[in-house]
Amino acid sequence: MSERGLLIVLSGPSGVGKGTVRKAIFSKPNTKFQYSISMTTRKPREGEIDGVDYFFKSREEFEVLIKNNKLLEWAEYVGNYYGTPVDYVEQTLQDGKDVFLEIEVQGALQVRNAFPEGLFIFLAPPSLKELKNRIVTRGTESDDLILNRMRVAKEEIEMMDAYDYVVENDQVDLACERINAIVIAEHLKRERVAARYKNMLEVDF
Ligand SMILES: Nc1nc2c(ncn2[C@@H]2O[C@H](COP(=O)(O)OP(=O)(O)O)[C@@H](O)[C@H]2O)c(=O)[nH]1
Ligand SMILES: Nc1ncnc2c1ncn2[C@@H]1O[C@H](COP(=O)(O)OP(=O)(O)O)[C@@H](O)[C@H]1O
Repeated sequence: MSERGLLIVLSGPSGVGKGTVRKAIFSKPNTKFQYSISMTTRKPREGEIDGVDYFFKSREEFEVLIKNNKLLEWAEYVGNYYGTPVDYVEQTLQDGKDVFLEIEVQGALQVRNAFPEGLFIFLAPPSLKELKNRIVTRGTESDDLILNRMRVAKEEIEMMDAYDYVVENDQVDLACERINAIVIAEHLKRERVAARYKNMLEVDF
């Protein structure tokens, strides 16, 4: 039987570049992670495809998923529900493949409780000023909402201690390299620990 895969969770404040970094990681042909496509009640944006970018659901459908425990975690974010399908994550980990989640911080904390053995990576901005710049240049928010986002971002940044690693997203390519290096190192560490316990148990006493 193959080893269980690693659950990798990338999270961080709104506007830090989670979506951008995740897309850059998955655009590389040698990426071995399996991306877990989330469920959302947000309306599809132009060019987004159901079952590729998200599984788009009505609020009623999403609430049934919550009730039937079909979500590993879920959160309401800017008026819409977002959640991770538990069956896909469980099955893929059992098949020995690494699963990659890109989710906001409330959801990441829920996953931490359910999967303490997961690998939690916090994507951090080079500075709060640069974070504000990114939210402003993305151009999806009004001035009021930007202030609100910055307030939430400060609270979110305070939670970085709950993560295993903090990766600065100064440049997208560098952030991707750091994340890949962390995953490789984490696999080596876990294999070494597993081997040491196996040896210990095989010795007669
Ligand atoms: N908790 C949780 N957050 C998610 C999930 N999928 C996406 N998100 C987060 O939801 C937020 C909004 O995503 P989206 O509507 O695609 O807009 P974006 O701000 O352009 O990335 C982002 O912070 C995503 O990381 C999920 O399954 N669970
Ligand atoms: N390393 C970076 N340097 C400069 N701009 C970035 C970087 N990473 C992301 N951005 C930009 O910041 C904005 C927010 O990125 P996005 O991926 O939507 O963030 P999130 O998914 O965390 O909300 C986008 O306009 C994106 O192009």
